[in-house]
Amino acid sequence: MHVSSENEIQPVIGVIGGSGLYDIDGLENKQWRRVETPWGDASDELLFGTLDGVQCVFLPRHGRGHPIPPSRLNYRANIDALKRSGVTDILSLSAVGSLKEELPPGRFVLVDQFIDRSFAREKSFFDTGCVAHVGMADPVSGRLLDILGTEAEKLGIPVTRGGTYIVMEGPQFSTRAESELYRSWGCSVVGMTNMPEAKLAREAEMNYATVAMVTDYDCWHTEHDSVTVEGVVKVMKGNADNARRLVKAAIPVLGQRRALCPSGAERALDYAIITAPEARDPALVAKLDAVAGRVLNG
Ligand SMILES: CSC[C@H]1O[C@H](OP(=O)(O)O)[C@H](O)[C@@H]1O
Ligand SMILES: Nc1ncnc2[nH]cnc12
Repeated sequence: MHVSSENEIQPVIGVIGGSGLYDIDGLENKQWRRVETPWGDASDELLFGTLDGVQCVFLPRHGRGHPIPPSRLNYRANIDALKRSGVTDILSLSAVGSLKEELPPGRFVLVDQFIDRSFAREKSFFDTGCVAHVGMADPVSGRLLDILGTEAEKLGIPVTRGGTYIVMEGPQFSTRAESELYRSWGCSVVGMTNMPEAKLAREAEMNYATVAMVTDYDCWHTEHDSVTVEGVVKVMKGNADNARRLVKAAIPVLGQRRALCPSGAERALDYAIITAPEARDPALVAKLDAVAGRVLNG
């Protein structure tokens, strides 16, 4: 992060492209580069470039060609690689199923909450030898969400501000009973990838926001077919075009020099680490250089 004074930064925008989004439009000086991390391999090389003078880093979440399923994604390596590349703000672009009548396929939902029902994933950078507990009450940056909402509206993209994304393990889609359960909990959309991504972004002190792009009505709707990959792919193409337009419009605004985000995400580790310095494992502390170097070595 380029901190020009105690409280001002020059943002670098990271974009994580989900299903159907394996690159972004309008980048100049493009270069795909592998970024080494202490957590293993990220999903793919990262695409570095500038858009309207703003530094951007793109990562295809499942890798180019989509070889990696949600449960096998190395979420820690992905987030560490973005952090190590200087990213301050992450835009996550994700295909989701709708759990509400009023969120039809084609609609973009700027979710502001998550329920994490994933269970077969590494969920934290911290561990025995360096324990930390970050706050997740507000997992999404309100500033990112506002900018995305405004730009989507300007472009005429159907958009809903706010909503809850429930993260299932997958890779199978939900049973009808599960889909109805999530609806009874008031969830808006269902997907398989945004956790632990959002938790790890918070641990790494990066702002995070998701554009959840509805592709289907999952399997609860009596007048729509149950979700299939074929159905998702059909809707995804139009969604991907809109996502590219939105990213291109939002990045010049997101990239303006600004004060630290009032959400506190950029200082999430200030009071989160509970392990006493003398009880810390030096090997783990070394692995945390990018994620937590600001507080561990600062
Ligand atoms: C191809 S449909 C299921 C797949 O799509 C979503 O992934 P992403 O968030 O990366 O767009 C969903 O979570 C599943 O992984
Ligand atoms: N119905 C659904 N369930 C889980 N992930 C999805 N991604 C797109 N549609 C989905």
